[in-house]
Amino acid sequence: MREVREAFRRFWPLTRGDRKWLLAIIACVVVSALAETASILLFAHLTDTALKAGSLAAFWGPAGAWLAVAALGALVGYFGNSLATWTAERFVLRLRAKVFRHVQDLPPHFFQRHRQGDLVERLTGDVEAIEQMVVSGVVGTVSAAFSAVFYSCAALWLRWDLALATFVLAPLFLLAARRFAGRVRSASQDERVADGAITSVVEESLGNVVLTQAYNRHRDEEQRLDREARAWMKASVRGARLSEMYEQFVEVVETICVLAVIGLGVWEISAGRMTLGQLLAFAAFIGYLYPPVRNLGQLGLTLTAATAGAQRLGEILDAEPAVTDPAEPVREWPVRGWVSVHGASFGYPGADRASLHDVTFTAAPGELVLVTGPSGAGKSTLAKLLLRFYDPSSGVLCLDGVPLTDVPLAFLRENIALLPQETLILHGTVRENIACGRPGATQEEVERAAAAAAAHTFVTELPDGYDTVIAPGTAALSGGQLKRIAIARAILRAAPVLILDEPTAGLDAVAARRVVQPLRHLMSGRTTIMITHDLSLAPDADRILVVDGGRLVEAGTHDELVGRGGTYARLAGAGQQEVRPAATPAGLLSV
Ligand SMILES: Nc1ncnc2c1ncn2[C@@H]1O[C@H](COP(=O)(O)OP(=O)(O)OP(=O)(O)O)[C@@H](O)[C@H]1O
Repeated sequence: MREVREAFRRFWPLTRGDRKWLLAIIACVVVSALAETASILLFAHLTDTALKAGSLAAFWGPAGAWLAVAALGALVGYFGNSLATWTAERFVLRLRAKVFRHVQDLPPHFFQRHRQGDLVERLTGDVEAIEQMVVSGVVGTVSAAFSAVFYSCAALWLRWDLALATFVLAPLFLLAARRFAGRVRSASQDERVADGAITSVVEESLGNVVLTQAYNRHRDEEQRLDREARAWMKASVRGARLSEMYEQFVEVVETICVLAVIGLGVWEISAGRMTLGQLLAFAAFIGYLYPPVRNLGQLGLTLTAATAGAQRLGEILDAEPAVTDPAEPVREWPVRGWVSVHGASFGYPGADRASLHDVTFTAAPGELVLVTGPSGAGKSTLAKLLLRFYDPSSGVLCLDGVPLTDVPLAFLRENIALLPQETLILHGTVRENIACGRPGATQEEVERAAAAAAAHTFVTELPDGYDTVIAPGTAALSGGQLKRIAIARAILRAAPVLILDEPTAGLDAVAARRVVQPLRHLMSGRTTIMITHDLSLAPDADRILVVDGGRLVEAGTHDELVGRGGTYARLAGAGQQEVRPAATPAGLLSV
């Protein structure tokens, strides 16, 4: 019960704006229940007047009234049910948007620690489960409660003594629901978790299909899916068995009640205290009364099952963004591109050791600063701090001397452009993929950026030119071509500061050579921080920072560092020996 209260406290506010519709739905429900009650009373009247007496003249009056009541009930029922669906779907829309908005602000480690498929499941299945509880649940409960009250009143009005005798059995339904609730909750929790796991396995396997085929991993992947599917099947069968058991139990209780009513009725008729019409109406009321009472019990089960989804969504909503907009942001200014880092240290949330220790450096407007070092040294972490995906645990990072924590986040990311290691492609046209660098860019600006990124020629050769639709993992363009589209996007963004994370990673020598010129174009006139293992651009760099074990171990120009004979000289030497002379662009692939 505590979980249900907690879930309501969290999700009920989302019905704001639609509460008047909820009231309208409830009004419809009340009218429908009243119409139903009136129909039964008219049926009793019809039995005792027309049926028993065999009089057609007595038939028309009650029959007309019954038809009118039924038509009114149908109209109101149609309106109420349509409105209920519309309101429920609006709730789903709002809840999903809220969770999605929240997810978009969560830090990178959140996504590394949650499987994507599971997150997808939470945003789809779990969102719907909560709707079942908050909107449909409330409407269902109110509707069942009103129906139960009306039918009880009608039954009491007809024969209060008989009615009381049959009410005694009603709590049996609620007792049964209580007994089943705990087990249903645990089954539906298992089912939701298994649902998420299946989506994750399918998504991961489809994303890794090359690895599956190249390494003959079909059987392993099938087994992985089979394991999760079996867990789901077990949970789902357990859930279905429990609700079936509940259903059947309730059926038996209901039969006992109806038989009790008929038995009592027969006795009353034989003693001349009741008419046949009264008995039939009474039995009908009892027959109509049990489903809402039973529904109330069933709703209890639905609520408990939905709390499993509520908890899973709650976990997402409770995850805090790592950074927030400053409470008192500085005014926006024309950024020149001074980047300075003073004594920055940082450890990922939950990690037992820091990934960066006391890092200090500056980059003047237009400078190229190359950050290199062994794998796992902390280079990408530094990029994450510069883009303010995280704040340092100590120290400060500044843009034009202003601490990043005082700069509005959107303004910061407008002025610091990232070219990430993996080429990120949106599902859309080539034009949209480039133009998303600066929303509202004209076709001419897009083409100019594409030309500067050496992409214009191959784009115009595509079947639909700039209107060609591409998607993540598209085969229509090569890795190098996609990279050039990403470079065009960054050029269009025209941010004064640029962070390049391994810009040539994943490209072969020829493709790498083709992106060097676009890269130089992109970097010219901008403060560039290039994270790379590839030292072929090192001689161009104004400063090279060597990071090792999270510390800045060396800083200087290429010649100075080679002369020093330390970590950098070793890295540069290894690059030259292992691959090829680094002076040519193809050397970009070294190390
Ligand atoms: N989300 C995370 N949670 C905990 N530790 C992390 C997380 N991301 C990275 N790390 C750790 O932080 C350290 C620095 O990682 P980082 O990705 O910055 O290294 P890198 O120098 O960019 O490596 P590479 O050159 O291989 O990309 C590593 O020890 C890594 O294991």
